[in-house]
Amino acid sequence: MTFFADKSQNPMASIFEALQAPVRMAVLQTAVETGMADILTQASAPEDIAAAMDTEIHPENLVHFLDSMAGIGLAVKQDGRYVNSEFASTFLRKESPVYLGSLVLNLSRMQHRNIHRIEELVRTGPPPVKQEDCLSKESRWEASVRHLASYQRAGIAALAADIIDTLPESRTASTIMDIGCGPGLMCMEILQRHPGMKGVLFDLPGIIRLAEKEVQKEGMEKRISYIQGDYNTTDFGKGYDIIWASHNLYYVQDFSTFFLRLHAALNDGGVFVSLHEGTSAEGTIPEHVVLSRLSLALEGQNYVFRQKEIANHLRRAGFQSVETSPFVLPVGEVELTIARKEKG
Ligand SMILES: C[S@@+](CC[C@H](N)C(=O)[O-])C[C@H]1O[C@@H](n2cnc3c(N)ncnc32)[C@H](O)[C@@H]1O
Repeated sequence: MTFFADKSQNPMASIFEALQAPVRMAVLQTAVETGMADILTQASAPEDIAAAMDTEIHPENLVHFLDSMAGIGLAVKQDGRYVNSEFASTFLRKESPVYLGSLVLNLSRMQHRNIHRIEELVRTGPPPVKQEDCLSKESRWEASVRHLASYQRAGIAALAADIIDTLPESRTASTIMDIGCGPGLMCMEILQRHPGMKGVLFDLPGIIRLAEKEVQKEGMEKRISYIQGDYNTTDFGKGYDIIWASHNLYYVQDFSTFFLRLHAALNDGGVFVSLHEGTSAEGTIPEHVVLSRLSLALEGQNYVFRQKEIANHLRRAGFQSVETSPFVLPVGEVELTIARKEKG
């Protein structure tokens, strides 16, 4: 059910929710920017919080802000003192292994940078895009991917491993490649659950350098090797039982060649698994995709897959069976595509 068409609630409720959403985001963003979760590790009075912020503070406005944090569950207020909520303690303290603050700032920059000038861009068309904001550039990914490690560690890697666990092939598979792996935690979680498997991480060179550090942290150097380069031009190698690709195939230049190469890289009976959004209703559903991509789309960076688009490419590339199904991630519903290569 789309937001303003939800008949299960009073129609005006959606208007008020929409009005509050940017405020909630601004409070979250300010909490991250001020490092408030690192201050609220113990119950503190506003004067102590002001002192810890180490900048000029207006005492009453600080309380308004702290109350709003408590109001949306980022802090708990009792007897005039504030302390982190469980959520803030887990995800917003910088030393947490699942710190998501920098991911929030990074995604907000991508998803919100044009929303205050929709009308202007509807009139003028896409504005020039700064080099550092260009999604096809390696430097952009280097800036983003360092935040993805916590995101993967916070539960997405486990969901990826859950998907792999459902494949009968995972019980006998000995090699998996994670293409466009980012920091590589998904592949590592899969390997943790399958002691007999080895992994290959494939990504752009700058990203592989980051992934190598994550692999060292997990002590998985012996089970992981790397291929670095642009997947449009760099050899995939071969002999894989499973190839995993999640949220990264947007920059493929020629899908028919790409999926033929992927098919050739798999062993007979091998499986390719893709997790990407699949829009329907002429590109208007799901809502989370339309909203999160609007800002990028308005500046000409409209990278999005239609429902069954990847499946259709895979069938043309010769995969024997190709299935799609919805899969729910924290961001919303995406499309899981599982394609099998004929057994020899
Ligand atoms: C949104 S991240 C997804 C990371 C990970 N698969 C996940 O789902 O969390 C996209 C990844 O695709 C990689 N990528 C983008 N263009 C690429 C290319 N031409 N060749 C190889 N990897 C690429 C980026 O470096 C980045 O790590």
